[in-house]
Amino acid sequence: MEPEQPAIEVLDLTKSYGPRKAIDRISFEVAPGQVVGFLGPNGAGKSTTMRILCGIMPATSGIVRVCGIPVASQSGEVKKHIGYMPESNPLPEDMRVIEYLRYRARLKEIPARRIRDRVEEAMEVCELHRKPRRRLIGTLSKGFRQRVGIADAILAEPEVIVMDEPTIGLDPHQILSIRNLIDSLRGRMTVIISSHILPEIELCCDRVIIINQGRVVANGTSQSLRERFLPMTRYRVRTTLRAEGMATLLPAVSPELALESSAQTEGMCEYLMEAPSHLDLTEAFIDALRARQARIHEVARLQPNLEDIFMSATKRSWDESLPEDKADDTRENETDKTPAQT
Ligand SMILES: Nc1ncnc2c1ncn2[C@@H]1O[C@H](COP(=O)(O)OP(=O)(O)OP(=O)(O)O)[C@@H](O)[C@H]1O
Repeated sequence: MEPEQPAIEVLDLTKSYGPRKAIDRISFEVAPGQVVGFLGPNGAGKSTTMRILCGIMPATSGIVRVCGIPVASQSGEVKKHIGYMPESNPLPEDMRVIEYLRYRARLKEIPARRIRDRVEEAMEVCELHRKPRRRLIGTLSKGFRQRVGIADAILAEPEVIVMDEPTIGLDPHQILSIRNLIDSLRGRMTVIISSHILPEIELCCDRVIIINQGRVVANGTSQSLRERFLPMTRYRVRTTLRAEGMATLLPAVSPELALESSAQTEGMCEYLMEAPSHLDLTEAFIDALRARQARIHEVARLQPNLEDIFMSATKRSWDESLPEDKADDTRENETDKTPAQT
């Protein structure tokens, strides 16, 4: 692969199931070594896109290349460059972890002399190399089964790993350890992960792609999406300064600041404010409050998180709406919200 070549290229990809378009002319690229979150509400088309990427399902139209190899004409070759962890990953209950991974290594045509080392390495990365190695898969917790799925995906050292909901159904400890595992792949492999657990995606992904109703509605870093979708910054200030004093202080901090709400409790006032930019006004607040000899209990800049961005990006595409034949089942209950446009 040439250095500048994207690890994944998707151009005008469309997939129809009968008359319904599950994905509709989506395009995006992923650079080598990036960890990208692939987000969208239920039925948005994430699994469909991932299956096409991995050569498991044909597209209706459009181009997909993995490491420069066209998936449509060379799906067998693409499978050598990609490790896929499907959303529901059926594992044989009655095989031991090590047996299963060796079996998978043979299926992946890893040369016989390398199988032992590759299985050991994959188990080590996924922390299966101690006790779990000899355990029957049927006796493992869900978190460890997910690890077996990830170990399988990285076994043949593919350039690209595709994980469909790797943390679904896991408890917070298991989620953290899967996040650390994904972190350890950064830079070594290109990783694309779909998830509904947005704080996790924000913590472990370099970039996010959000799809809704089969279309890409956002693509960028959390910061760039924040600026695009939520170009406001909110502040929470807790101080002894009363409302009248705050009304005259705000224009001094920034003429664009708007007071959203205020509450008073036992000598303490709490204010929520919004400014239409990402400028950091924290210092200006502190200076202005000090100049008025007010006691400061808190000046917090409240950055929107990925969940806020997701809600805004997917709401926007609801509002823009799609022709009725592209609407998802869930739209049927939403008809009073937005009329469909053509
Ligand atoms: N085999 C299929 N036959 C018909 N329609 C399908 C098929 N697979 C998926 N769909 C439909 O395509 C759309 C996209 O489904 P897909 O599973 O790709 O979404 P998703 O974003 O992965 O959803 P989830 O988060 O719920 O897993 C949905 O409307 C779904 O009902």
